[in-house]
Amino acid sequence: MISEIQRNFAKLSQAMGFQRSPSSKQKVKPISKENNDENGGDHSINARTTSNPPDSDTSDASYNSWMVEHPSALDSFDRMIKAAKGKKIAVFLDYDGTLSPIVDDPNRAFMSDEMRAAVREVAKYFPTAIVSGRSREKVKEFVELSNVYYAGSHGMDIQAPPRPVKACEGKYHTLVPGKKGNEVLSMNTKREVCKL
Ligand SMILES: O=P(O)(O)OC[C@H]1O[C@H](O[C@H]2O[C@H](CO)[C@@H](O)[C@H](O)[C@H]2O)[C@H](O)[C@@H](O)[C@@H]1O
Repeated sequence: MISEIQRNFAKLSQAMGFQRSPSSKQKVKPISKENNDENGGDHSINARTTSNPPDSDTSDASYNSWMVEHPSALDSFDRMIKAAKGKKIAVFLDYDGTLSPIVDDPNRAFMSDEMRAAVREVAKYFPTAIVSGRSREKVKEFVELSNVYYAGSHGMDIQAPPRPVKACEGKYHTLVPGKKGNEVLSMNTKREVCKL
């Protein structure tokens, strides 16, 4: 289950265009100890990008140094899971420049089908909200998903999905300790529990 979630987040990250093709990918220096102590002392995380990476024609050195400063949370997935234990996880996504590319005409800031599919998948597992400075209606028109929250006008106008996500195949859950000391996914809506 965890690896499925990890795969879906990886898809989302990939759809956001944050990863280079393997051929152009270079080794990135691990984050320094000083930069990483607050995250639990794992100093071997490879940095990747989170937003606005340099253009693909920028040199690898510049790209890599940008990546070191903007590590991807996906590279710390195990620590994220640890930190999320017993907590409800929610995903908040910006629209322009995150789910869609920045383009000259704001009416043509379309989201790719790949991105839409990745967000749909992530929203099966976590309450997912798209938060935008645009009007809620406009964002909804672009996103076209029924299983996410829409927060338009910088969060002043919020709409929940029409019906809760079904339990056990695509569900909202928290990580809780099981009776045998293992982690289980607790379904909030129907009190169902799925083993990890
Ligand atoms: O909060 P966001 O979802 O990131 O929205 C912020 C603004 O996004 C739009 O403007 C930006 O994207 C346009 C399309 O790529 C681009 O042409 C413009 O230069 C950017 O500023 C939107 O038009 C604004 O209303 C949002 O406030």
